[in-house]
Amino acid sequence: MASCASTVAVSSFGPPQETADTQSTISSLLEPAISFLEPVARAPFPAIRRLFDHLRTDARDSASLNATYPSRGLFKTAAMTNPSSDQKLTLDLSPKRVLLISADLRASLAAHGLEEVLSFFSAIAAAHIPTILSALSNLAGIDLAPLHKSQNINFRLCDYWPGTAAPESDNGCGPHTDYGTFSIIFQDEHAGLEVKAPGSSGWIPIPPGGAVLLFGWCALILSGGRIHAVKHRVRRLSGTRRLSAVLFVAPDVDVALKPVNVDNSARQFSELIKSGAVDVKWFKEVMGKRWRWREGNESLANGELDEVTQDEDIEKLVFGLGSYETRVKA
Ligand SMILES: O=C(O)CCC(=O)C(=O)O
Ligand SMILES: [Fe+2]
Repeated sequence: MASCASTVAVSSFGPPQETADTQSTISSLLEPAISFLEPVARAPFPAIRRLFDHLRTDARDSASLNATYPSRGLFKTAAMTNPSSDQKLTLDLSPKRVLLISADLRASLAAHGLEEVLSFFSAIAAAHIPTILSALSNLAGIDLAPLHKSQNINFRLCDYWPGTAAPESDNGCGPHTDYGTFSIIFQDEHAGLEVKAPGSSGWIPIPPGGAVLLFGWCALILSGGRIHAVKHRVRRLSGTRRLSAVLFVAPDVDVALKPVNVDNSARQFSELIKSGAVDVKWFKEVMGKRWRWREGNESLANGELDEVTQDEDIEKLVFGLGSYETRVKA
């Protein structure tokens, strides 16, 4: 399956009118929103497994790790007690948060795979972020590099641990579109990741293994809709443990989220977006509320409907209420 990984080059992404690729069913269905990547390093799944096993069973180290970032914690285990949230454990290791970990704790976690994981992510970030940004810049006709100067990135590990509060649930990760510019998802040998091709309604399973590159809301907005953002989810197979590692790349927090080149815009945006009043920091906060709810880490305020999905909320914000209403009625 991993052979798929090399069939589509980064440079083949782009709006439909600019691509003529018909190589495989999956890649032609998904273009231009997703592609497979030949990464410079393989994800260290044995180290990832050891790290999760350690944190799940060592209350002292997991508490100390979470104490480094008390507002949200780094190791999130809501799924152990919440049967309706995403049934996965996550470990969010953004470079900024890693710097907060004490030397003692870091040494303790090093014995359980932490350093291997961090070196992997650093190698992937150094090798792939500049090239992907430059390919995307060419496609969108804008220069994305100056909007990504501060390394606003996150290294996330996911453990679809079978022993969560709802062991039979297939809801590993609910449908959503990532907020940032792009995400690279590394999967172990277990299937589960599914994506929606732009304009089609069914879910398409992604073969396990390899690395998948997909784009988020910020890429869509900055490119004026020329880069598609991809909705995805993870289905869980009862009794099967699946591991994944994700590199999230977003623009700098103070970047105004509006089409950089208005004349080149392929879509209509809400007045709020066009005015440039929304920056990356605010957008992430608004969107984060719902994704933390989906992941079981935050509750919604009274009156906020839990049937409204994360993407519906954001679609209203990005495209405006009118376009949202038209689409749901259709
Ligand atoms: O585990 C995966 O394959 C994807 C996880 C994901 O989409 C996310 O955490 O945003
Ligand atoms: Fe995602």
